[in-house]
Amino acid sequence: MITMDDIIREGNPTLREVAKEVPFPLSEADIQLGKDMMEFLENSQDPVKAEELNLRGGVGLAAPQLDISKRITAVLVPSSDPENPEPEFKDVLYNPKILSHSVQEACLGEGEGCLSVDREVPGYVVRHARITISYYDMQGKKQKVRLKNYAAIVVQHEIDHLNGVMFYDHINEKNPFSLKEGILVID
Ligand SMILES: OCN(O)CCCc1ccccc1
Ligand code: NI
Repeated sequence: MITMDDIIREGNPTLREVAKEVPFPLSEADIQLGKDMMEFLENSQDPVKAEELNLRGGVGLAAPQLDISKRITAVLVPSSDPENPEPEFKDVLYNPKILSHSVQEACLGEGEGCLSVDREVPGYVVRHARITISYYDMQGKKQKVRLKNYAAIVVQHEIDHLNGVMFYDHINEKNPFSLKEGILVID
C-alpha cells in the first residue's frame, strides 16, 4: 500500500525528468501500480484512513512522485455537487496526451499545492481552462475525454509531473497574483 513515505520530495532529480511512455500490452506490474496509486488517492480522501495512515489529501498522483519515471497518473477529483456523489473525474491514465485546449486560461483561486512539495508556494498557477486528452486506461482501452474546471486543472498538474514540471514553475515570480484579462478563477 502506498503511503507518504513512498512519495519523493522536491530536490529528487526524478521529479525533473521526462517520464517514459508505458509499453502495451500493460504489464501486470504497471496494472498493479495503477491500482495502488488509485487506492492511495481513495485512502487520502477518506477522513478515517487518512488520519490512520497520516496521508495528505490528494486528488492526483503521478508515478514520478513514487520515483518511477513512467507516464502513469491516477486522478480522483471528488464531486463538487452535494446532490451527486459521483466523482468529477476518476481514472488511471497511461500515456496521457493533451490533444487540444481552449484559448481561455484558468487557475484555482487558492493556488496549488503538491504532495512532493512540503511548503506553501503562494500564487496563481495559470493553466488551460478546458482540455481534450487521450490516454489508455487500465484495460488498455484508448479513451478521449474533454475536461473543464477543477478536473482540467488537476490533470494538467499531473501531466506536468510526467514532463518534469512543478506547479510553481508557472507562478509569475514578480507578481505571483497577477492575472491577465479573461483568466477564469476557479473557487
Ligand atoms: O501531483 C499530485 N499532487 O501533488 C497532489 C495535488 C494535486 C493538485 C493540487 C492542486 C491543484 C491541482 C492538483
Ligand atoms: Ni503534484
